[in-house]
Amino acid sequence: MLTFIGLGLFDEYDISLKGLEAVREADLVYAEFYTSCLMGTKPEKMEKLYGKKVHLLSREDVEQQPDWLDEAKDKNVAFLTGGDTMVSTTHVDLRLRAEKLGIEIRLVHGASIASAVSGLTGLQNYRFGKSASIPYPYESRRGARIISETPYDTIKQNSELGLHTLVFLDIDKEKGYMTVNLALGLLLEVEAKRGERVIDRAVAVGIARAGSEKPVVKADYAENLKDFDFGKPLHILIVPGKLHFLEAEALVKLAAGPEELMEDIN
Ligand SMILES: C[S@@+](CC[C@H](N)C(=O)[O-])C[C@H]1O[C@@H](n2cnc3c(N)ncnc32)[C@H](O)[C@@H]1O
Repeated sequence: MLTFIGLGLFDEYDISLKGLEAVREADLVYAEFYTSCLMGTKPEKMEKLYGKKVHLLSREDVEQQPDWLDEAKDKNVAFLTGGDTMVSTTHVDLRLRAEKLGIEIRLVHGASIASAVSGLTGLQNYRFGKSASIPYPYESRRGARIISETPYDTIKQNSELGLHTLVFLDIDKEKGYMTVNLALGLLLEVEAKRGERVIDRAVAVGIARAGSEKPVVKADYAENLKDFDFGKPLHILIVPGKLHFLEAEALVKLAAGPEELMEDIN
């Protein structure tokens, strides 16, 4: 049996009771923290709460050589990830591989950043379009700095349809956790290069440390927001599309957004 367990958003106590029971019953516990991670805890604290050793898996262990899956043929194996295991990950691939090996599967859902953003900002989940992910820039063979333009295009398409965009930020082994500030800087760089004006006129919303006692939620014009101090990671960015009047009010009152948002609606 292989049990996928979502750990929730911030610390070891965000796991559900069902998840905790499942991890305590497991013979082997594996975890990956490259798709998301819980910044308010450490693997040792999780191990203490679970009473189990947690074996950390790399991206390669999960996506290329998941040999450890074989152990689930005759053992009870738990696989842990931050948030929900199946939201903005490719872990359905693991599930399909396991099914092919005849392994019984169980899912224990976890609180996800995808739903937390609606709770924290008041932006309604059914008014979001396709999500985007911003990767760190990389160097071409000739030494040029390359910035992916795909997230910009996604935001532009959503905004033309009046839809909000949820923008996940890169987690890189060497470069660390991308901030809202860097993400906005990269989007504005793409925009300036293309001579377009989707982001610089828009109000954007940044969130830091969702799930903690004091998450930071701030809305402002992108040009201003890119210099706002969000503090420690994890961060996420939202570029709202057309606002419902309740959403505008929520951004002003819950995210200290510019008052003009409400005037624009009225
Ligand atoms: C690729 S997504 C994976 C989402 C995860 N499976 C879930 O359901 O929450 C991870 C990205 O979401 C954002 N994120 C995740 N947890 C967060 C949190 N607690 N606070 C702010 N942003 C978060 C960060 O941008 C992070 O790089």
